Amino acid sequence: MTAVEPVLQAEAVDVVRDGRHLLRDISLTIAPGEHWAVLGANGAGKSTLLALLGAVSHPTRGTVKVLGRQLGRVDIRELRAHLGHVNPRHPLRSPLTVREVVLTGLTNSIEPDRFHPPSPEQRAQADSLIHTLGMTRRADAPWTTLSQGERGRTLIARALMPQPRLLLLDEPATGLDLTAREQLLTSLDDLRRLHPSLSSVLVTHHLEELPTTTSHALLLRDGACVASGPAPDVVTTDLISACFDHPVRITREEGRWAARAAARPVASGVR
Ligand SMILES: Nc1ncnc2c1ncn2[C@@H]1O[C@H](COP(=O)(O)OP(=O)(O)OP(=O)(O)O)[C@@H](O)[C@H]1O
Repeated sequence: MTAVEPVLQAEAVDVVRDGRHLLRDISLTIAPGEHWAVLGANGAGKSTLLALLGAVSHPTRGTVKVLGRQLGRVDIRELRAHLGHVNPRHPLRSPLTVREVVLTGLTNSIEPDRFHPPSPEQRAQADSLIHTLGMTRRADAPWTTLSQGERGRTLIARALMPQPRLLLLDEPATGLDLTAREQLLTSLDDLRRLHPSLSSVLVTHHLEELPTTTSHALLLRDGACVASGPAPDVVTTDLISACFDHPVRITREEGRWAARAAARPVASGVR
C-alpha cells in the first residue's frame, strides 16, 4: 500500500521577527481530506502560522512543504497555485457581480482579465461553486451591494476556482451576525462533503465558529503548540483551558463546540 502524500508538511518551524519568537518548534502534517482548526488567544501566532502555510512568508528555521515541494526551493507561484488563501480584506471597489468576482479566482486578479475570457466550462464551474456556497440567488448581484457574509462566501468560491488542494481561512466568521455565521458554516460543511479530497485550515479564537466537519485541531499559546491532533482529543476542557490560560468548560452538541467559563469553586464561608 502506498502512503498518501501529505498536502502540507511543516517541520520544526520557528518564526523570529525583530528578535522575537512568533512561532517556536511547530510541526504539522495535513493529509488530503483533513480539516484543521488553529485555535489560540489574540497574539498567539495563528495568522503568522497561516501566512507560512499559504507560502506568504518563510520560516526562520525548519521546513514547509506543499505537496512534497519545499518552500524556498521551488517557484513560490507554483506552490501558491495549490493553495486557496481567502483574504477577508479583498481590495475590490468596482461593482463586479458575484459571478465575475468568483471568475477572477482563475487569474488571481482583482479585476477580470479582459484578454483571457473564461471558457464555458470555467463559467459552469463558477456557477457550481456559487451554488455550493449558497449564493445562486445573488450570482448577478454587484459586489458593492453584498453583505459581509455574502462577500465572505463569494471569496471562498473565488479561492476554489483554481481547484486548490488546501483552503486557508483566517477567521472567516468574524463580524458576521448569527444567520450569516450559520450560513457560512453550513456552506463549509457542504463544500467539504462535495470535495472529499480538499483539505483546509481555519483560524479562529471562537470555538462556536468551527464547522462540524472539523477533523483536527492545533492549539497555539505564545507561539508554541499546546496540543495537536484529532479534534475530539484536542478540543477538550483541559487543553483549551491551558491554551487560553483561563478555566473554561467545553461541550460538543450535534458536532458543534461551545466554550464557557468554568464555574468557580465557592470559597467556604462565602454566600
Ligand atoms: N513582523 C512582525 N514583527 C514583530 N512582531 C510581529 C510581527 N508580526 C506579528 N507580530 C506579533 O506576533 C504575535 C503573533 O501575531 P499573530 O497575528 O500571528 O497572532 P494571532 O494569533 O493571529 O492574533 P489575533 O487573534 O489577534 O489575530 C503578536 O504579538 C504580533 O504583535
